[in-house]
Amino acid sequence: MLNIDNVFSGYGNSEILHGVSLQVNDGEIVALLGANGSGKSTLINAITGFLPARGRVVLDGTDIAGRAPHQTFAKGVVQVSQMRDLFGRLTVLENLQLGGMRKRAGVNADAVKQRLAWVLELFPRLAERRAQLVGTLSGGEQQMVAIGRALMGFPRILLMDEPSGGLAPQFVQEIGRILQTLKQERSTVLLVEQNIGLAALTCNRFYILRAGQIVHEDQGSVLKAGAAELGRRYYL
Ligand SMILES: Nc1ncnc2c1ncn2[C@@H]1O[C@H](COP(=O)(O)OP(=O)(O)OP(=O)(O)O)[C@@H](O)[C@H]1O
Repeated sequence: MLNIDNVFSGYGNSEILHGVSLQVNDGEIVALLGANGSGKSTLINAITGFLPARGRVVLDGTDIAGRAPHQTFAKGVVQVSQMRDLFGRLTVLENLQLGGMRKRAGVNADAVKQRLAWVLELFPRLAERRAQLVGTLSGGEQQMVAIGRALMGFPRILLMDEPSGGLAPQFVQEIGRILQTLKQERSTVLLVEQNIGLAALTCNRFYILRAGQIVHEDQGSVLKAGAAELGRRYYL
Protein backbone atom coordinates (compact mmCIF):
# COMPACT_ATOMS: atom_id res chain seq x y z
CA MET A 1 0.00 0.00 0.00
CA LEU A 2 2.60 2.54 1.19
CA ASN A 3 6.12 1.55 0.36
CA ILE A 4 8.91 3.86 1.48
CA ASP A 5 12.15 2.87 -0.14
CA ASN A 6 15.55 4.34 0.70
CA VAL A 7 14.28 7.84 1.53
CA PHE A 8 16.67 10.70 2.31
CA SER A 9 15.38 14.01 3.62
CA GLY A 10 16.26 16.94 5.85
CA TYR A 11 16.46 20.69 6.15
CA GLY A 12 18.70 22.60 3.75
CA ASN A 13 22.16 21.06 3.96
CA SER A 14 21.32 19.10 7.08
CA GLU A 15 20.39 15.54 6.14
CA ILE A 16 18.19 13.93 8.83
CA LEU A 17 16.90 10.76 7.16
CA HIS A 18 19.66 8.56 5.77
CA GLY A 19 17.92 5.99 3.56
CA VAL A 20 14.76 4.98 5.42
CA SER A 21 12.70 2.05 4.14
CA LEU A 22 9.40 0.88 5.58
CA GLN A 23 6.07 -0.53 4.47
CA VAL A 24 2.51 -0.06 5.62
CA ASN A 25 0.13 -2.68 4.26
CA ASP A 26 -3.57 -2.17 3.63
CA GLY A 27 -5.55 -2.29 6.90
CA GLU A 28 -2.49 -2.21 9.17
CA ILE A 29 -1.60 0.10 12.02
CA VAL A 30 2.16 0.53 11.89
CA ALA A 31 3.92 2.32 14.74
CA LEU A 32 7.05 4.40 14.21
CA LEU A 33 9.00 4.76 17.45
CA GLY A 34 12.21 6.57 18.23
CA ALA A 35 13.88 8.87 20.73
CA ASN A 36 13.45 12.66 20.52
CA GLY A 37 15.13 14.01 17.42
CA SER A 38 15.45 10.62 15.67
CA GLY A 39 13.57 11.96 12.62
CA LYS A 40 10.00 10.69 13.03
CA SER A 41 8.27 13.97 12.18
CA THR A 42 10.76 14.56 9.40
CA LEU A 43 9.70 11.25 7.84
CA ILE A 44 6.01 12.18 8.12
CA ASN A 45 6.73 15.52 6.42
CA ALA A 46 8.75 13.81 3.70
CA ILE A 47 5.78 11.53 2.98
CA THR A 48 3.21 14.36 2.85
CA GLY A 49 5.47 16.52 0.69
CA PHE A 50 6.08 19.29 3.24
CA LEU A 51 9.76 18.41 2.97
CA PRO A 52 11.71 17.39 -0.12
CA ALA A 53 12.50 13.69 -0.33
CA ARG A 54 14.94 11.61 -2.35
CA GLY A 55 14.13 7.95 -2.82
CA ARG A 56 10.78 6.33 -3.46
CA VAL A 57 7.47 6.88 -1.64
CA VAL A 58 5.08 4.57 -3.45
CA LEU A 59 1.38 4.70 -2.65
CA ASP A 60 -0.84 2.15 -4.40
CA GLY A 61 1.77 1.73 -7.10
CA THR A 62 2.39 5.46 -7.76
CA ASP A 63 5.61 7.14 -6.71
CA ILE A 64 4.56 10.32 -4.85
CA ALA A 65 8.02 11.32 -3.59
CA GLY A 66 8.60 15.04 -4.00
CA ARG A 67 4.97 15.85 -4.79
CA ALA A 68 3.35 18.91 -3.18
CA PRO A 69 1.15 18.39 -0.07
CA HIS A 70 -2.11 19.04 -1.96
CA GLN A 71 -1.12 16.36 -4.47
CA THR A 72 -0.28 13.72 -1.85
CA PHE A 73 -3.55 14.62 -0.10
CA ALA A 74 -5.45 14.07 -3.34
CA LYS A 75 -3.89 10.57 -3.44
CA GLY A 76 -5.30 9.90 0.05
CA VAL A 77 -2.36 10.72 2.34
CA VAL A 78 -4.03 12.56 5.22
CA GLN A 79 -2.13 13.82 8.24
CA VAL A 80 -3.80 14.66 11.53
CA SER A 81 -3.09 18.37 11.74
CA GLN A 82 -1.54 20.04 14.74
CA MET A 83 -4.13 21.47 17.09
CA ARG A 84 -3.01 24.98 16.21
CA ASP A 85 -4.22 24.42 12.64
CA LEU A 86 -7.83 24.07 13.76
CA PHE A 87 -10.26 26.97 13.32
CA GLY A 88 -10.81 28.18 16.90
CA ARG A 89 -13.61 30.59 16.00
CA LEU A 90 -15.60 27.92 14.19
CA THR A 91 -17.68 25.22 15.85
CA VAL A 92 -16.76 21.56 16.17
CA LEU A 93 -19.22 20.69 13.42
CA GLU A 94 -17.86 23.38 11.07
CA ASN A 95 -14.30 22.17 11.59
CA LEU A 96 -15.35 18.59 10.80
CA GLN A 97 -17.28 19.72 7.73
CA LEU A 98 -14.21 21.57 6.46
CA GLY A 99 -12.32 18.26 6.60
CA GLY A 100 -15.04 16.78 4.39
CA MET A 101 -14.83 19.63 1.89
CA ARG A 102 -11.30 18.63 1.01
CA LYS A 103 -12.64 15.24 0.02
CA ARG A 104 -11.02 13.07 -2.57
CA ALA A 105 -12.19 12.40 -6.10
CA GLY A 106 -15.03 9.92 -6.31
CA VAL A 107 -16.53 10.76 -2.90
CA ASN A 108 -20.07 12.15 -3.15
CA ALA A 109 -22.11 14.34 -0.80
CA ASP A 110 -24.01 11.35 0.62
CA ALA A 111 -20.77 9.63 1.54
CA VAL A 112 -19.61 12.81 3.31
CA LYS A 113 -22.87 12.93 5.30
CA GLN A 114 -22.49 9.31 6.35
CA ARG A 115 -18.89 9.90 7.23
CA LEU A 116 -19.83 12.80 9.49
CA ALA A 117 -22.38 10.63 11.30
CA TRP A 118 -19.69 7.95 11.77
CA VAL A 119 -17.16 10.47 13.13
CA LEU A 120 -19.71 11.85 15.61
CA GLU A 121 -20.48 8.28 16.70
CA LEU A 122 -16.78 7.59 17.12
CA PHE A 123 -16.38 10.73 19.29
CA PRO A 124 -19.48 11.04 21.51
CA ARG A 125 -17.74 13.86 23.33
CA LEU A 126 -17.61 15.87 20.11
CA ALA A 127 -21.21 15.01 19.27
CA GLU A 128 -22.26 16.57 22.58
CA ARG A 129 -20.17 19.66 21.86
CA ARG A 130 -20.86 19.97 18.13
CA ALA A 131 -22.07 23.59 18.45
CA GLN A 132 -19.19 24.70 20.72
CA LEU A 133 -16.38 26.90 19.36
CA VAL A 134 -13.23 24.83 18.99
CA GLY A 135 -11.15 27.57 20.65
CA THR A 136 -13.05 26.95 23.88
CA LEU A 137 -12.44 23.17 23.97
CA SER A 138 -9.83 21.50 26.17
CA GLY A 139 -6.57 20.34 24.57
CA GLY A 140 -7.73 16.72 24.55
CA GLU A 141 -11.03 17.63 22.92
CA GLN A 142 -9.20 19.68 20.28
CA GLN A 143 -6.99 16.68 19.52
CA MET A 144 -10.16 14.69 18.87
CA VAL A 145 -11.44 17.37 16.49
CA ALA A 146 -8.10 17.17 14.65
CA ILE A 147 -8.40 13.39 14.30
CA GLY A 148 -12.08 13.66 13.33
CA ARG A 149 -11.29 16.29 10.73
CA ALA A 150 -8.58 14.10 9.19
CA LEU A 151 -10.98 11.13 9.07
CA MET A 152 -13.48 13.37 7.23
CA GLY A 153 -10.88 13.58 4.41
CA PHE A 154 -11.40 9.86 3.56
CA PRO A 155 -7.76 8.87 4.08
CA ARG A 156 -6.23 5.96 2.20
CA ILE A 157 -3.59 6.24 4.86
CA LEU A 158 -3.81 8.31 8.05
CA LEU A 159 -0.58 9.75 9.41
CA MET A 160 -0.69 10.48 13.14
CA ASP A 161 2.20 12.34 14.75
CA GLU A 162 2.05 11.73 18.51
CA PRO A 163 -1.71 11.88 18.98
CA SER A 164 -1.31 11.30 22.74
CA GLY A 165 1.40 13.97 23.16
CA GLY A 166 0.76 16.29 26.09
CA LEU A 167 -2.63 14.79 26.94
CA ALA A 168 -3.95 13.79 30.37
CA PRO A 169 -4.25 10.01 31.04
CA GLN A 170 -8.00 10.08 30.49
CA PHE A 171 -7.50 11.40 26.95
CA VAL A 172 -4.61 9.04 26.25
CA GLN A 173 -7.04 6.22 27.04
CA GLU A 174 -9.55 7.79 24.67
CA ILE A 175 -6.93 7.93 21.88
CA GLY A 176 -6.28 4.22 22.61
CA ARG A 177 -9.98 3.47 22.15
CA ILE A 178 -10.07 5.38 18.84
CA LEU A 179 -6.99 3.51 17.59
CA GLN A 180 -8.59 0.17 18.55
CA THR A 181 -11.71 1.12 16.58
CA LEU A 182 -9.64 2.15 13.55
CA LYS A 183 -7.83 -1.19 13.80
CA GLN A 184 -11.11 -3.12 13.88
CA GLU A 185 -12.33 -1.12 10.88
CA ARG A 186 -9.08 -2.04 9.12
CA SER A 187 -8.08 1.58 8.57
CA THR A 188 -4.50 2.05 7.45
CA VAL A 189 -2.46 4.14 9.86
CA LEU A 190 1.17 5.19 10.33
CA LEU A 191 1.37 6.11 14.01
CA VAL A 192 4.26 8.07 15.48
CA GLU A 193 4.18 7.64 19.26
CA GLN A 194 6.33 8.33 22.29
CA ASN A 195 3.93 6.32 24.44
CA ILE A 196 5.21 2.77 23.79
CA GLY A 197 2.38 1.25 25.83
CA LEU A 198 -0.22 2.87 23.60
CA ALA A 199 1.61 1.84 20.43
CA ALA A 200 2.03 -1.74 21.75
CA LEU A 201 -1.68 -2.04 22.44
CA THR A 202 -2.72 -1.01 18.95
CA CYS A 203 -0.07 -1.66 16.31
CA ASN A 204 0.17 -4.68 14.01
CA ARG A 205 3.84 -4.00 13.36
CA PHE A 206 6.41 -1.42 14.42
CA TYR A 207 9.68 0.20 13.35
CA ILE A 208 12.28 1.96 15.47
CA LEU A 209 14.09 4.93 14.01
CA ARG A 210 17.45 6.04 15.43
CA ALA A 211 19.45 8.96 14.04
CA GLY A 212 17.54 8.84 10.76
CA GLN A 213 17.83 5.10 10.15
CA ILE A 214 15.54 2.16 10.87
CA VAL A 215 17.32 -0.01 13.45
CA HIS A 216 14.57 -2.46 14.36
CA GLU A 217 11.31 -3.78 12.90
CA ASP A 218 8.98 -6.42 14.25
CA GLN A 219 5.45 -7.59 14.97
CA GLY A 220 3.25 -5.68 17.43
CA SER A 221 3.16 -8.75 19.72
CA VAL A 222 6.94 -8.43 20.18
CA LEU A 223 6.50 -4.81 21.29
CA LYS A 224 3.74 -5.84 23.69
CA ALA A 225 5.94 -8.52 25.27
CA GLY A 226 9.19 -6.57 25.31
CA ALA A 227 8.28 -2.88 25.58
CA ALA A 228 10.46 -2.26 28.65
CA GLU A 229 13.54 -3.94 27.18
CA LEU A 230 13.13 -2.27 23.76
CA GLY A 231 12.54 1.06 25.48
CA ARG A 232 15.80 0.73 27.42
CA ARG A 233 17.78 -0.43 24.41
CA TYR A 234 16.62 2.37 22.11
CA TYR A 235 16.05 5.16 24.68
CA LEU A 236 12.34 5.32 23.91
N1 LIG B 1 12.74 23.11 10.64
C1 LIG B 1 13.88 22.51 10.97
N2 LIG B 1 15.07 23.04 10.60
C2 LIG B 1 16.24 22.43 10.91
N3 LIG B 1 16.34 21.27 11.61
C3 LIG B 1 15.18 20.71 12.01
C4 LIG B 1 13.90 21.29 11.73
N4 LIG B 1 12.96 20.51 12.27
C5 LIG B 1 13.60 19.48 12.87
N5 LIG B 1 14.95 19.60 12.72
C6 LIG B 1 15.96 18.67 13.24
O1 LIG B 1 15.76 17.39 12.66
C7 LIG B 1 16.03 16.37 13.62
C8 LIG B 1 14.87 15.42 13.67
O2 LIG B 1 13.72 16.11 14.13
P1 LIG B 1 12.29 15.45 14.15
O3 LIG B 1 11.32 16.50 14.60
O4 LIG B 1 12.02 14.76 12.86
O5 LIG B 1 12.47 14.33 15.28
P2 LIG B 1 11.37 13.48 16.05
O6 LIG B 1 11.86 12.08 16.05
O7 LIG B 1 10.03 13.73 15.47
O8 LIG B 1 11.50 14.10 17.49
P3 LIG B 1 10.41 14.36 18.65
O9 LIG B 1 10.06 13.01 19.18
O10 LIG B 1 11.17 15.18 19.63
O11 LIG B 1 9.26 15.08 18.02
C9 LIG B 1 16.33 17.08 14.92
O12 LIG B 1 17.71 17.09 15.12
C10 LIG B 1 15.79 18.48 14.72
O13 LIG B 1 16.54 19.41 15.44
